[in-house]
Amino acid sequence: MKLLSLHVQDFRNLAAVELAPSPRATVLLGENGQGKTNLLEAIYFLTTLKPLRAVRLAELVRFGAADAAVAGDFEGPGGVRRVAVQVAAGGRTASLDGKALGSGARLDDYFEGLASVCFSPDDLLLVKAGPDGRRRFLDRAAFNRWPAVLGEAREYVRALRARNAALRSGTAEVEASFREPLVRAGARLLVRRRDLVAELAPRLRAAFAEISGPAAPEADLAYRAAGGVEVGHPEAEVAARLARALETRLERDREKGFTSAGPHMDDLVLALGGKGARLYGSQGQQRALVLALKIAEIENLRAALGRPPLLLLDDVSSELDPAKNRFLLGYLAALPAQAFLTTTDRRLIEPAAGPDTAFYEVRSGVVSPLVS
Ligand SMILES: Nc1ncnc2c1ncn2[C@@H]1O[C@H](COP(=O)(O)OP(=O)(O)OP(=O)(O)O)[C@@H](O)[C@H]1O
Repeated sequence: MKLLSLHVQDFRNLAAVELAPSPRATVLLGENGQGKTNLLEAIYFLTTLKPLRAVRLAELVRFGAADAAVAGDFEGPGGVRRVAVQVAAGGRTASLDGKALGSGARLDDYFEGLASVCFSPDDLLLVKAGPDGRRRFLDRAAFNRWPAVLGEAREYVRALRARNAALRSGTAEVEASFREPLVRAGARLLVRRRDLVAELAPRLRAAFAEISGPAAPEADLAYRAAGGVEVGHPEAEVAARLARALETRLERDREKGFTSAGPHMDDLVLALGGKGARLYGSQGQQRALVLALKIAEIENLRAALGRPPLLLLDDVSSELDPAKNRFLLGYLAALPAQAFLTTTDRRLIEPAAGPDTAFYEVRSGVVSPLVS
């Protein structure tokens, strides 16, 4: 799936952008605060229907504007499709070839062949920071792999909110009635994450060894479920185990008004030489692990989709040491992927540029082609 053209209107500080990306690398150059990340965010939003940074969708609408819109023409095996998304006061509306999407089935059509992986400096804290970021990584990666996860994860959050409210103010009966949907949606999400971790782990090991050399310790990835829920079983059994964990914790959860077991409490453990990288890895090793994790996700999608996902790299080169940056750019140059890279310093990403690299300048929300 190649993005042939991009149209952005009133998205963040981008009033009106028309862009014809390169089939390979498109570089967005500009000073700080000009709108480079906003443009990546527009593409990310278009391809995932999830905001990259915003907490509320309203943040995406340009100050003073009523709504924001992003549209793209994607070329795939079945021809060219136009996907579009609009944000207004009422929320988000996605459309495919001019028809608004309502039902889940149409949403599957929307995501058919679309997948994008974003890599930003914030990701470099993935190992070091709290479990929230790792769960977020897992869910976004699982959604890239299986678009149905978008709805499944939402269902889980809805069920969790309902049960937490019941724990705080409901009777035992009300709580019990909310537990079953929570267990069903929770087990589904656990199995998705477990399967994804199983796919990513060998790829992470290989990528880390390539980045760090043969003398480096072996990298590993494991899913750690809260409440001792064992996830290495068929989904129905995982559900039974989650239900038991909730039962055991019921009194405590009622006191706290909060569900203390389930995917929202779990973690992704990254290890080096059998030891937790969060506690024992050096900063350089932790960053190499994150880079390896991103490459693992890209390679996994490439194998699953038959082609690499769309890549969005937000000023990563300035945050990586020269050796890791060389590795990343070498990897990108060899990958037949469509990529967007932002930078304040053209020299940093020059090694990834080829004859078909397109350069654009971003200044005060205006995006213009640069003739190199
Ligand atoms: N809803 C909005 N409406 C208008 N402007 C916005 C909105 N949200 C953010 N901005 C503006 O966008 C600008 C930041 O853009 P962006 O994050 O894309 O910068 P950047 O070019 O990537 O810079 P850096 O190199 O520092 O990361 C800020 O000036 C901010 O005020």
